[in-house]
Amino acid sequence: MTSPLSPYDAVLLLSFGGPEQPDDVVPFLRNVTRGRGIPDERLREVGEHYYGFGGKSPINDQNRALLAALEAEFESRGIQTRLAWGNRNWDPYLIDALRDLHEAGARRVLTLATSAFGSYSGCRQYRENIAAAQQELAAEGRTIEVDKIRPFFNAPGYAQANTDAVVAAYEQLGSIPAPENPLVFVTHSIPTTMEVASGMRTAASYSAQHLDLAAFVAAGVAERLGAPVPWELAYCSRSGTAFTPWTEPDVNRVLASLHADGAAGVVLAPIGFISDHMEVIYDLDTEAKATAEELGLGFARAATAGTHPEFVTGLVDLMLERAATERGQAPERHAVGALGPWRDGCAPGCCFLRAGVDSGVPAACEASVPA
Ligand SMILES: CC1=C(CCC(=O)O)c2cc3nc(cc4[nH]c(cc5[nH]c(cc1n2)c(C)c5CCC(=O)O)c(CCC(=O)O)c4C)C(CCC(=O)O)=C3C
Ligand SMILES: [Fe+2]
Repeated sequence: MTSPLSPYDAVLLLSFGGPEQPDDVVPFLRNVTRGRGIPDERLREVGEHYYGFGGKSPINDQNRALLAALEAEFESRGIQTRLAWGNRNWDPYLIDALRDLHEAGARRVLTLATSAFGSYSGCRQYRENIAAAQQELAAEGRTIEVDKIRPFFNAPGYAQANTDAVVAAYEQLGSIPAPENPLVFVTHSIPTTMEVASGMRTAASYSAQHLDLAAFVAAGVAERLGAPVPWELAYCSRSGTAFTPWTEPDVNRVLASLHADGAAGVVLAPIGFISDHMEVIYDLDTEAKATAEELGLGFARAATAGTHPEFVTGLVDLMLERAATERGQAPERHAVGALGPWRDGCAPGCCFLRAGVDSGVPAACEASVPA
């Protein structure tokens, strides 16, 4: 019997990577900021969030948990495949994961990146990393084909996980949604140039993707709790200089203005993050929580999708959908919200760092399937 994942002979979890111990922090940040000539002194400052948590990012253990959950899901469906893990910025590195897969006989790999949304940082940059690794491996005489599942922000399982989490957070807050108890969705801020570029040759920009998911989740929460849900989208984790515009408003400013408008408590839902990354445990659970406390605002942070059962089964569904498409079948392509399922192969030139400016860096996974 052919595998339901055929033509793929392996699945790769592709992530950002993070330090495991204090000595890893500066070398990790050197990898993240490679080519920008940032002095180690400055990197140690940037690393403060990591040092504050013992020099260890939560992201690697979260990826190990996701791998275990995916493996269990494959097993329960009787799907046999190789499952590997590789990162952009830290061990285990993408190139080593691909080399090991090739060594084990894999020739066509389906990738799941740990970012649900399309943008340069969440999609194209990973595709550039894949192309670079493929090129390096080709120089070793190894040819390996790599595809990437479509951005899954509007996959039903991701929406379900986030809806469940918001409902649970309102229970924790001890209130139902109301103008005094609004819902604040949060995601990673990006430079506005990247935001504009993310909407070129795609159905919607990074922010518009979030708004679409947020509207769907808020409607689901309203139905479950029997009350309309006032909500907005805020951003966290801005970096760069004050002269470079990034998407706004910042979550701390949103908390202050909600308080000024008479809010008593808020639920923060970090829909932009699939697990409790450093941005979540520092920028939200530490900083934003302190802001809320200073304001005297009730505060509950909704869980991230993590290994929520519907999220994990939904990811496997997406893999099977893509495999079927590559076999020439026409599987159902599930998506919630108004935007519809994202295309499989990214349009050439989508999600540049800046709209219309081709950096000339090759990117993989483009238009392998027509729009
Ligand atoms: C949209 C987006 C996601 C996708 C959402 C997601 O996948 O969650 C994401 C993921 C992540 N970003 C992460 C960490 C960092 N991001 C940085 C820098 C930046 N991110 C940006 C955007 C994003 N980033 C941008 C426009 C920059 C500045 C330019 C640059 O440098 O490219 C820097 C450098 C220092 C700084 O500028 O602050 C670090 C250390 C980690 C690991 C966290 C952990 O350890 O748990 C993860 C998963
Ligand atoms: Fe980042």
